[in-house]
Amino acid sequence: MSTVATLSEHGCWGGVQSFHRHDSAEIGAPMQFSVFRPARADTARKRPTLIYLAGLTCTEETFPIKAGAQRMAAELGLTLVAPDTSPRQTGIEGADAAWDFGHGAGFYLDALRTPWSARFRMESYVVRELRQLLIDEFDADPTRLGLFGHSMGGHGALTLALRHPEMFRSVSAFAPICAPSQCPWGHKAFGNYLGEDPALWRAHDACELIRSGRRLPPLLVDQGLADKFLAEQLHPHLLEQACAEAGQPCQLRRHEGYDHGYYFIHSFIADHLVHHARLMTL
Ligand SMILES: N[C@@H](CCC(=O)N[C@@H](CS)C(=O)NCC(=O)O)C(=O)O
Repeated sequence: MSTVATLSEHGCWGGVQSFHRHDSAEIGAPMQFSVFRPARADTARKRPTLIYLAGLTCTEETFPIKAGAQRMAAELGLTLVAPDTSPRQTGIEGADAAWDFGHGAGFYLDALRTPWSARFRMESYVVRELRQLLIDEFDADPTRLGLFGHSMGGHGALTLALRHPEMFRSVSAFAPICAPSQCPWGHKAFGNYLGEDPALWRAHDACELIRSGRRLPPLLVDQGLADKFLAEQLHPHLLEQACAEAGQPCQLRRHEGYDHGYYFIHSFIADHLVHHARLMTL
């Protein structure tokens, strides 16, 4: 029996945008996620499905409300899924103390340090539980799953695809945190969730994973040049360098006049959906 509750459903570009809650075994608490399913004539085939990982302070609502992705997804026949960015209402002391750590800032890893390790297990949640749930209950095709994300979620998309290469056919990112071991957001999150062992940090750092020989499908990354987090937090030049040295195909596009927010994502979302659709149909 399905344990997934539907919180709401909305007609959208001929398909349905819906919001869901389920009791997550990995997290040990309820989690929420959103799904856009395009209309389609062929109901027999499994659907190509694209998981979007959002950034700091976001929820499962941010992407469907702000990115404007549904129209193109409907045209391409892509299902879109957006999980929340962390467990919520964990009761862990300090989890609400900052906007860049704790609730809304799960960093898509499994925490190793107490008290975070009991609930903050976003890597296992996304790659095991949510993925399987999408296959079992939302007709996702396990051979056509893609992953993309923004900022902290861009870091999540890159690192989860690098760490679980067999699971994802296509990957892209908007303004990702490219080298979390070398920026303040990453130092804070990794120090608290993982501890101080540099080897553990390297295992969740996209640049380090590429340098160690891990590979991705041909990568698309967009970065706004008016992004207030660019210089201190994001370091796309380090990703570019790691990819060039490793022979990892990577198209990094820099855009004058675009900041870190969803107007930027809205402006380039169609290119990302086409990128994924192309790789999923190869
Ligand atoms: N609260 C932060 C900003 C947090 C932020 O920019 N979050 C990004 C992801 S890293 C985001 O997508 N926010 C939601 C939005 O822009 O709608 C600040 O005051 O500077």
